[in-house]
Amino acid sequence: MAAVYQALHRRVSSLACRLHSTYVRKMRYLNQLKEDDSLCRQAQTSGTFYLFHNLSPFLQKVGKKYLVPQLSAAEMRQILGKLQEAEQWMEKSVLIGCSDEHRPHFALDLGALDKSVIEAELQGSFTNLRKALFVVDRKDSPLLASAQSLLRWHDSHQYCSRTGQPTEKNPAGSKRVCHASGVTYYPQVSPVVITLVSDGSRCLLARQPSFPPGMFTALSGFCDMGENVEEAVRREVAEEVGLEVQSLRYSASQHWPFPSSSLMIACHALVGAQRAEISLDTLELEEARWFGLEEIVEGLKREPSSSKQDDGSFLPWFPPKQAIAHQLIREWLQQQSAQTA
Ligand SMILES: NC(=O)C1=CN([C@@H]2O[C@H](COP(=O)(O)OP(=O)(O)OC[C@H]3O[C@@H](n4cnc5c(N)ncnc54)[C@H](O)[C@@H]3O)[C@@H](O)[C@H]2O)C=CC1
Ligand SMILES: [Mg+2]
Repeated sequence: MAAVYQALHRRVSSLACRLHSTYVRKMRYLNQLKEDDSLCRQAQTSGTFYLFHNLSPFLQKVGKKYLVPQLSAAEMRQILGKLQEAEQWMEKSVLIGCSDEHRPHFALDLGALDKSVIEAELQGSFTNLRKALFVVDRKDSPLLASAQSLLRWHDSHQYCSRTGQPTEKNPAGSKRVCHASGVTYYPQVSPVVITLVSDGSRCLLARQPSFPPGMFTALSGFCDMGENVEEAVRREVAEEVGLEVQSLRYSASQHWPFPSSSLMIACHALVGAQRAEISLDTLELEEARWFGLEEIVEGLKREPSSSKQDDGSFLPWFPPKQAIAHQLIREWLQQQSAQTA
């Protein structure tokens, strides 16, 4: 009876699935791969693999373009066979997405193997992620960023923090389990607020000593435990520049792989024009100042390489379009231009 019921259930589910959009079917399939270990193991044999070496993604330069190659399981077997790597490589891979046709994509870090041999064999190079994100096609950047974050999390959660025993990852890499304590660990994401403060006619940008010379960006900070987004924005602005936020508006969010895995929550905030005097937190910031419309327009046009002046000082420039800070600055500019038009 149970077998008949299960067969019926499968039939109804598959009929319902056919009625769903490509997107819904894809999301449901990915979720199934995370929950069903044998389905995921089977999917690995028909999947494609993105390679990393000590968290640097593998890229191929073709002409002026940087491509992110995907290898089939058969190609992986061939390469790793040459390097005398045992079959365990498949178990180390993590699920990072799938095509509309349900071909799953996995990421795998080959940090234990000789980098130069793989690079020569596959004719490409393992490239630092900060560089890779800015040279690959725009559609590939989020995939590389999330793949690196997931690989990094697995690498740093090999042991249970309660028992000290090794943890085991599920085939999809969506969790790790300590069999001694029964604790399940899930990949960790840190929420970070990023706020573009305005006083109505100017916006506030700041720099930390570790930034490249001349780069200014919006204020950012990790959310404290127990805080909501509004409280985190108000606290960070108060802490870093000594101002009180009057009102704030959510703009957008972005996954950011640095320093590990953050969810950047971007907001616009308004402070009173009469109470706009900056009091800098010099422990974190080197400089913070108000920028007018013209300065923002000029700064957005400026390349880091053209920011150095003859006297050795640097003119301000802003983060590139891949960073959500860039989007906040552009939105502010649009709003300001519309107001002054
Ligand atoms: N995508 C973008 O446009 C931008 C991204 N960011 C990112 O935002 C992040 C946070 O900004 P910050 O001003 O540095 O934060 P912050 O103002 O909270 O200061 C950083 C300090 O917070 C502490 N901290 C608390 N929780 C932490 C956690 N989970 N991980 C690491 N440190 C933690 C540490 O002491 C650290 O030194 C940066 O790491 C940066 O990568 C920053 C600006 C632009
Ligand atoms: Mg900060």
